[in-house]
Amino acid sequence: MKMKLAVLPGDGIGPEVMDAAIRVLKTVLDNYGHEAVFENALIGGAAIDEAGTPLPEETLDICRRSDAILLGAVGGPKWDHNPASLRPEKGLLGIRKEMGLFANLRPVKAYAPLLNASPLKRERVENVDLVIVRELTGGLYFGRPSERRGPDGNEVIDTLAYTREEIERIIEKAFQLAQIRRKKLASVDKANVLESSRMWREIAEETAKKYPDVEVSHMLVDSTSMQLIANPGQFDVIVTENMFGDILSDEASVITGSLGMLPSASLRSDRFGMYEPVHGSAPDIAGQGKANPLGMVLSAALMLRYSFGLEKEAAAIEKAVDDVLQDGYCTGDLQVKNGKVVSTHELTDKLIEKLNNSEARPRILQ
Ligand SMILES: NC(=O)c1ccc[n+]([C@@H]2O[C@H](COP(=O)([O-])OP(=O)(O)OC[C@H]3O[C@@H](n4cnc5c(N)ncnc54)[C@H](O)[C@@H]3O)[C@@H](O)[C@H]2O)c1
Ligand SMILES: CC(C)[C@H](C(=O)O)[C@@H](O)C(=O)O
Ligand SMILES: [Mg+2]
Repeated sequence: MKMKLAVLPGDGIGPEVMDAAIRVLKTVLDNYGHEAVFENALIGGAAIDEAGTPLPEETLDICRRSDAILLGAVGGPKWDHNPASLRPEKGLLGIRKEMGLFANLRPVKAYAPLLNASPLKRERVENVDLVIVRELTGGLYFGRPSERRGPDGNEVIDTLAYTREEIERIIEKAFQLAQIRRKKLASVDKANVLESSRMWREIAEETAKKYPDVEVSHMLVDSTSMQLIANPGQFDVIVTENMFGDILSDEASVITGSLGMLPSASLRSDRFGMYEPVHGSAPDIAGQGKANPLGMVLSAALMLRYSFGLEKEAAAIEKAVDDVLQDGYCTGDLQVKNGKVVSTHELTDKLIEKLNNSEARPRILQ
């Protein structure tokens, strides 16, 4: 298979984890006889510095003529005091919206070798395998007006707006995912307070009639945040609006032992997608070779699965991650008992070794 990929490393640890993902991807594509053309593009702070805008038109052009996008992370203290239109995050929100990527899948899986790396009790996190389906192009992030106002700028407004269609399509997506998983869906809202959540719940109830085999629960976001820590094993698929999903996914990362472990896929109704880790640019460790590349590497695996239907290749990457963790290798963010802490580059070398060992390689190449 031939693929054209847009590569947007971004800021902070973005380029470090992207380098790891590309090395891993090249190895697996090579092993299975696929060809990829990688085209780099600017986004976030790096784009502000070089092109004067967080999302240059050229970046959008490159993305539009690609089959999928890989994105590292954006942001950092250097740009934190910029005006709203010149913030790195604006580039990320812009590309999600421009490309129509409304469905953000954030899988959260407990890896056996990392069970003791979570601050939660082992028996709570064991066997956790859930997916947060986050609405990505609506809600508070995009509602207008969103501004400071009043004569002295001492009043402020953000708007949480959704249309019926926007809610319907994300809830459909979540039901479809639940149907091919363990058939349990938690629709998370704040229907006791917000009108938007009441419509969300109404649509979730209507859609449920089309999926009688899926067990649906409606949960309030505050108690969900508690349940996610107290009893994460109860969840299969969680669907929720943009900001709730942002917050719940960082919280859920604690189950895995580190925010650096979580991948994500941002999808629409065709096969196009953007693949990025859940974490940010981690300015506190940027440039030190300490970044955990696994969230980014696992995002590349999701790309192979969702945008290209390459299940074996995606599974090969996921197995390499499992195997390397099983051997005790990790980066310093993971508090693994007796863990062998290595650098981003060294951990990537270990992944590549696993992918190239005779067992993992496709039979045809042995
Ligand atoms: N998708 C994105 O591009 C994205 C996501 C979240 C935050 N951000 C941006 O990143 C900047 C920093 O935000 P923050 O500090 O709140 O969140 P962050 O996710 O960058 O970091 C939070 C903590 O987790 C650690 N961490 C995160 N990813 C890691 C990894 N791969 N390996 C090891 N440790 C990791 C960091 O060192 C830090 O201590 C901000 O500008 C924010 O807007 C970007
Ligand atoms: C950087 C920020 C705009 C972004 C978000 O809030 O969506 C991030 O936190 C994420 O989770 O991808
Ligand atoms: Mg976030």
